Amino acid sequence: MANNQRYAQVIVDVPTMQVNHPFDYIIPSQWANFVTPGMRVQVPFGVREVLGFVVEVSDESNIDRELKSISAVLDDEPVLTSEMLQLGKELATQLFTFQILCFQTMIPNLLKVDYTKVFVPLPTISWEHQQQFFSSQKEVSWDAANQNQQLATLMQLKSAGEVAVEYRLKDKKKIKKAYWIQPLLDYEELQEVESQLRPQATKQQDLVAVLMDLDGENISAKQLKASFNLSMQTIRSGERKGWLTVFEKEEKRDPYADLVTETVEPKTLFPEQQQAFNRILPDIHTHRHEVFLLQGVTGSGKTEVYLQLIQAARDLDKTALLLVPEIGLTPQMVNQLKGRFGNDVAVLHSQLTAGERFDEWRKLKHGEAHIAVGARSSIFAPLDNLGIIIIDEEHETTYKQNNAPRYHAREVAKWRGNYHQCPVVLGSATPSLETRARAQNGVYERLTLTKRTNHHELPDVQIVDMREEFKHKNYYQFSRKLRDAITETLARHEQVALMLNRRGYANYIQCMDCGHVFQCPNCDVSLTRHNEDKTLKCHYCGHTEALPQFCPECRGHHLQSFGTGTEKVEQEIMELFPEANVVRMDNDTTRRKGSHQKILNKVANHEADILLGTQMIAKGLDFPNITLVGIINADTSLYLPNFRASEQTFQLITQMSGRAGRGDLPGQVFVQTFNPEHYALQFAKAHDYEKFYAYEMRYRKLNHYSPYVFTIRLTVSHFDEKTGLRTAFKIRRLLQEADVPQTRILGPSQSAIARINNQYYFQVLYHYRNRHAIQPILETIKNKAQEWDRDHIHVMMDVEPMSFM
Ligand SMILES: Nc1ncnc2c1ncn2[C@@H]1O[C@H](COP(=O)(O)OP(=O)(O)OP(=O)(O)O)[C@@H](O)[C@H]1O
Ligand SMILES: [Zn+2]
Ligand SMILES: [Zn+2]
Repeated sequence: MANNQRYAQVIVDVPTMQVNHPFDYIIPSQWANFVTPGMRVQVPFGVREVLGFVVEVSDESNIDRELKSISAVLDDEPVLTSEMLQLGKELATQLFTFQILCFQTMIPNLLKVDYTKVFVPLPTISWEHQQQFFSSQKEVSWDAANQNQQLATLMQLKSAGEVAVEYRLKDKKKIKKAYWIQPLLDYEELQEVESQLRPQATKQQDLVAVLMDLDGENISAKQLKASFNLSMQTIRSGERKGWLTVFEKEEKRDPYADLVTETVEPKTLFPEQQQAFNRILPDIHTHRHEVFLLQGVTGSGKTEVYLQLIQAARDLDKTALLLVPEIGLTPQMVNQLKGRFGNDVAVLHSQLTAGERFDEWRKLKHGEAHIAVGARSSIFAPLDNLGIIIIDEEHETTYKQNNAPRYHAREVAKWRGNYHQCPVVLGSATPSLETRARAQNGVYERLTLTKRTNHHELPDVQIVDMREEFKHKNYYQFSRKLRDAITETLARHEQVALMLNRRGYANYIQCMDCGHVFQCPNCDVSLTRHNEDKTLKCHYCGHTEALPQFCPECRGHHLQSFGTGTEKVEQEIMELFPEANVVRMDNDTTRRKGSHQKILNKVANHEADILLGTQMIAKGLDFPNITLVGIINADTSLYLPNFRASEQTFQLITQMSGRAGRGDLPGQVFVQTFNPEHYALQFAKAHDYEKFYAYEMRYRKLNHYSPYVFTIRLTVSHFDEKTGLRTAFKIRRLLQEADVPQTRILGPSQSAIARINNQYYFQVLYHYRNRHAIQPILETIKNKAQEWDRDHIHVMMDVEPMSFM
């Protein structure tokens, strides 16, 4: 008889020993026909049980060692498609990382497993110890042992061979179930029941009446409660009497169930919009993969073009994916999408609960929704048959993930676009230099929208020199010009948006007697003052301490806080414009779900005259009555240790300016700065992206920065400064010895923040032109890094880094 043994190739999750090649496992016969690539399984690995992803299934194994078997199957259907398996493999190579990390990133959090450690008794255990630690339990979790102060003793028993430590994995997946009711009696029978009920049994009478109305249809318990105020208790009593049965049904949480959206009809496109649309449309029809840069000034109606392209894809029964930079932007976009496409849209964003996110994901996976909208990680949305991928505000740095796998959503979008043979649209008023340069070279096709849909000019931008204000002893955050403009705008019953640029900004506390600055004990940064809970916090490691009463160095009491928070600006607004209603939008006021929407609703309904916020208000917001925009501090982001500082500042100012004058009324903008001559500000004032681009490209070329060269940042961290530095030098030597043509090595240098959480950071920058040529040496370093990892020396490799902190 033929051997019908089946094998699975599994990528395993072993944190201390990551590898990119799969391990073979036997598929136990009861699952032989069931296990398919893309499923999660639990497999033994050394002493542990670990999570793994099946990447292949076959009838034979080339391994001659004795194989172990899969111990559990965690899914009833694959969670990763073959597209995602392929993409994960590719990403791991491109980013010098591990497939397992890529796979984990692609799936919703609920599908990530927890590992726990447990103590189990061995047959050799003494009776006393069995009683003392386990009594009748089969095992004791590590955490419980720790809490009960039993850890040390149990570890001794482990050395003595009385207990063993085992690793367990816990699947968090939960499918929400709802109770439903199925009526069992027909109308006549119910009439009969009704006639026999006692008059006091009003709830039961109500229930019977509802059952009669239902005419045999099922209804959810939730609805019985909501519409007829019938409790589960009443329902259960009806069940006992044999009137109905209660059953459980899988329910998908709909986070937008309460969102009332008006239907939004498609608009007739303006000529420029139509031209762009016409250029992209044929690609959807003919399955052609091209990348378009849709470069349209703020308020030029890019969104409408997106919506109509999505419609075109849906008309062909294809799916669509729209990425937006952050949640702050999403409410208006979600409203528009929902307004046009209703429940065909699934929204994936970080403020949803893990359960809601999982359900939105499953709607896409099961074809109950065909349009996905969300932030960075939504690029992995489980959509089949993609007809179009759109990235709005493509220049935003949030599209780059800051921890492994350090992917850029734009690059993933292009990969998927190629896989599905569909167009990819990158939209922005201020494209990243990389994207704009590719359009220059003809790699992307550039489509432009040069006019605002309201046929007005872009708002008038004035630059205000804050040095002059100080000279005139104006110590407010508001220049006299901006103050006057706010007063006039409020008098006309128009609205104001004010942005405080928090990028590169710190507020810290200093002792005025001795100059002592309060610093984090673990990091080389100063602590930030938080007024709400009266604490000082470190934004890097989370260290928190109570707001000090006096200086620890000199015991002085004159502690002064420097820097400005939105709270402080808000107080000034209330002092200067007491009659105005202010709403604040920053990290503190938007922590809760739905809070963005609430704040923006206040602006939309003109319950607020002034919207004050951090850069989260700079993008996408479309409020016709906002006619004045003020940027409180334009330049804090100019001097960050990052060659993209000017680009990011230009983008921020242009985007924020773009919020003004979007309706019928003209807009004006005031940009406050200590560097009025800076070219990023001057070109933003002139609304001249193209000139900025040309100027900035010369600077990049001169200094050998992106997009002229590619960059990989290698960062070494260790608790011992010398060891860290020595390793960074080792990396430098390895790169030098490889001697790849057209490369340049910079560093090692201390990272901009030298110490975070008691780890010292050093970086080496590797500039190159040919990706293929550098692959081998970086693979070598990656493998060395695995060895170093055992000595707690961590090496991070970041391809095209966005941040150099
Ligand atoms: N064809 C059209 N006819 C009428 N109004 C339109 C049309 N297209 C867009 N609009 C309106 O123009 C306004 C600006 O459009 P939208 O917000 O899409 O601009 P945008 O290009 O995304 O700008 P930003 O880059 O600032 O986000 C919106 O209020 C939108 O409803
Ligand atoms: Zn002091
Ligand atoms: Zn810290």
